Amino acid sequence: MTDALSLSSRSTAAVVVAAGKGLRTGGMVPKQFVEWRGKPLVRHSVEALVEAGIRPIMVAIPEGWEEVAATSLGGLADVRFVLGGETRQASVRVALEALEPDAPSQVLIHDAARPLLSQAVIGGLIEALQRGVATIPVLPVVDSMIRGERGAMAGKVEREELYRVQTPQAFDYSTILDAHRSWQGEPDAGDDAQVAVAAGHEVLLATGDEALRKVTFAADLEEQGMIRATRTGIGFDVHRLVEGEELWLCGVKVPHGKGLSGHSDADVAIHALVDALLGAVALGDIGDHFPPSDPQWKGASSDRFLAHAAHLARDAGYDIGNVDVTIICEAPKIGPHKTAMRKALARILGIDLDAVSVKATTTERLGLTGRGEGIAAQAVATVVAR
Ligand SMILES: Nc1ccn([C@@H]2O[C@H](COP(=O)(O)OP(=O)(O)OP(=O)(O)O)[C@@H](O)[C@H]2O)c(=O)n1
Ligand SMILES: C[C@](O)(CO)[C@H](O)COP(=O)(O)O
Repeated sequence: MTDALSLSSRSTAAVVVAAGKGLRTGGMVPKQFVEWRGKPLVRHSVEALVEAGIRPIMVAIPEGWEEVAATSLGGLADVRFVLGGETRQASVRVALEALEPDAPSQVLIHDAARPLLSQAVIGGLIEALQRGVATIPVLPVVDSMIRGERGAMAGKVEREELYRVQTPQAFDYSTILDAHRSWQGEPDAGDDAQVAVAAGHEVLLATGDEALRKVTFAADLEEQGMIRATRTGIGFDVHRLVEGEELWLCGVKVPHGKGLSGHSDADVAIHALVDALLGAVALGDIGDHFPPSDPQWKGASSDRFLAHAAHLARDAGYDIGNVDVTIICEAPKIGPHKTAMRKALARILGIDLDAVSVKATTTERLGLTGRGEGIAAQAVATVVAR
């Protein structure tokens, strides 16, 4: 639940308008039900609203798509459906009316076509709504603005007072319901802020989010059309080479006269990679999750540490993009084992082989690795927001 919502004593519901035809994206299926990043487009923002603790969520859907909508949003808490209208505004109106029997104090009205809804945006709106009856997320205009007439520039427009408007738009529930009921303008106002302003209400501006852009055209649905946030982490580790131990590197047992000593199996390369992954999602380091003081990790296979770090990264909302490991030692020769190492890491991480790189270098017989006292490894991991 967002902090702002848990601090507010007011009940908050949501309307998600998903009753459009998606004509500009083309295709047989309206864009809100198209599979995008592993789930139907509409599910992304509805899940974010559920996560924020918003209940109920009234979703306006097009006639004939009831089963698809139910499947698309299956298993989510207190999601309800209503048939939308001919225009976006009509769809909002029916959904607001459908909420009336258990009228909430406030309501967020959101386009299903804006999938990447963050908890920060929801929290900012709820917080701003404590100061008024209506608030909308906006972004500044960064290009210069002009007016055009018959294909030619007709005059400049001062961009300082212009904003790009997004959804969700947040309102006192009875205020926006009354405003819709008394609307006398065009059948489609554009958005609900216009309806509120026409009814004489002040609409406060909150901070929007570039990621919250609306999927409008076919190209917007293509993965390359969306910028996915990436994060990178770096890891480094050293273990001592000793007699009488097995040598494990990148999850592969390497024949060698000596092995690495440590509390676990001392797979120095995996340890560096675990730190890189945890670093990418800012979740501490290997010692925080698998303390050497804890007897359960004595002799443990480092596969488990890496699988757990991958799980934590995915839980934090990231896919693993690629990893790159460098093993630093004079001996043994790593080249003959590189493919097996890459395969082992790809299997543990659950990613493609071509996203895994293993390299090796020496330190020209200098330092602890050059003298064969130990093996060092460094790693970089990139994660990509889902
Ligand atoms: N009669 C309508 C029209 C639109 N919407 C919803 O309003 C949001 C914003 O509309 P838009 O991006 O214009 O969607 P479509 O109307 O589906 O697109 P198009 O104009 O290309 O057909 C979308 O989530 C859409 O599903 C709706 O619920 N009911
Ligand atoms: C509501 C909206 O997303 C705010 O920017 C926008 O007005 C919807 O416009 P559309 O014409 O329905 O695409």
